[in-house]
Amino acid sequence: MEKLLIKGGAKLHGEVDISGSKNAALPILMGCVLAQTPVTLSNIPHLKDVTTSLQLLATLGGEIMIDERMNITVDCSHLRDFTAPYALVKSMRASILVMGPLLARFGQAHVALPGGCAIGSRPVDIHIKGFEAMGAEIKIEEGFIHAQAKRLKGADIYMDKVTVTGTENLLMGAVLAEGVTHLRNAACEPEVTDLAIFLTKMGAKITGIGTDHLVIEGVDELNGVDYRVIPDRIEAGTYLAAAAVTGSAITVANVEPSHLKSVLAKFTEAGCDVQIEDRKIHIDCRGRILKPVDVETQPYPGFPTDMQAQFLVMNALASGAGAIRETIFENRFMHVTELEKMGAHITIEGNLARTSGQDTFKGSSVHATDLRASACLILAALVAEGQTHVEQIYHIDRGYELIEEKFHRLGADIQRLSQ
Ligand SMILES: CC(=O)N[C@H]1[C@@H](OP(=O)(O)OP(=O)(O)OC[C@H]2O[C@@H](n3ccc(=O)[nH]c3=O)[C@H](O)[C@@H]2O)O[C@H](CO)[C@@H](O)[C@@H]1O
Ligand SMILES: C=C(OP(=O)(O)O)C(=O)O
Repeated sequence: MEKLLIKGGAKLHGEVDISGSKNAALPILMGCVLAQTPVTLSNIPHLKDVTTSLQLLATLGGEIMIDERMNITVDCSHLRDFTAPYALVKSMRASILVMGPLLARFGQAHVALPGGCAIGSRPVDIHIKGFEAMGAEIKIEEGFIHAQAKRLKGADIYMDKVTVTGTENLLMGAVLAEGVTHLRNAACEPEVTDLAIFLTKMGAKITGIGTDHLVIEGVDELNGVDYRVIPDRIEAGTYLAAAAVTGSAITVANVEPSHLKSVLAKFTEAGCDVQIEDRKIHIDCRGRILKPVDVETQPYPGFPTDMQAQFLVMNALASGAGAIRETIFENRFMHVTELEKMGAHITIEGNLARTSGQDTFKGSSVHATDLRASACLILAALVAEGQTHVEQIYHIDRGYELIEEKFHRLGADIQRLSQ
């Protein structure tokens, strides 16, 4: 098993290139199942979750080609299998996103039930209810969701909760359905919008893109296109937070600043100087003591839950008391115990994490419990006195491309060790 060894105390400087978005790339890769002809994707990040998605597409009979510039061509013209096995679904919950495309194009999908995972129970009831409303017959047997429909039918669907992958799955079902589908209370995350734009380029008819009411007029077929996925706003936010905690000035490049409005507002409130220049964000936190911020995670355009752990580290170091409320996932404070091992003082009251500020971190041996938890431990390690070993880093490889290389180039003392 690999781990990261980080020696704290270095200031960061320079520019870091942001990779393509994991959460946009995964649904778009699954969306390739909808196309009769090959799709070529660029700006796909090199991540464990992308490898898992490609494995899943290959299991279904998709042909995958990767060129020297890392463009990925996915040819799903001859799929022969409609089952997403547990081995793949368990390592990546986003595998559930193959359900909509398979059901829409081939009239059947058999997807292993994604289990409960570290950050919450994460049910898929809204996905299932939505497909049922579109006429699918769904049975859950021996750990699998078996879905069948001669052809999905347009329906008026109100989703009880704002769900990102739920919206994406139903959207991909609706694009080939007979008639018109309304998806109400839809997620508006930039990754949902990116998927909708991709589907539109393939021939789908979607209006209301970027809003919470998507209207989809089903078409008979979709065809391959070339498509570039959006930059990863959470990766960008994580590097900005690294500059904030280390009191550094860096630039994150190849980003879409408009996707980070709620996050940038909080960096400014924390006392960081943030400047936007086209597709770059400059952050300067040199000589500044962070101010505590109160944060409540919300669906987009609110503050993202995927940035909560990183801001908790910022608040722990800040000049006074701060509070972060997690409203999306019921168990997303697993990093708190690990941060406490490093010297943080955090009080959890239900879904609220209170910090008193002015904590100092000491190097320790800590375990990454989920993807963003790993990111926050790296941030804490960058400012800790001494050495930190971050174990179980397979979580981080699911979502951060070349993390140690990128931090190393920014001046951090970080290396990957094989045990
Ligand atoms: C691959 C991907 O894009 N992952 C992102 C996606 O996860 P994911 O799409 O899994 O998260 P959802 O938006 O679906 O979850 C939001 C809330 O709705 C609940 N829910 C969801 C579906 C359902 O059928 N029933 C139900 O109750 C969930 O348990 C959670 O409490 O959005 C999350 C919230 O922005 C992000 O943290 C994840 O990084
Ligand atoms: C929770 C996350 O991802 P996933 O939904 O793939 O588990 C995340 O990206 O922080």
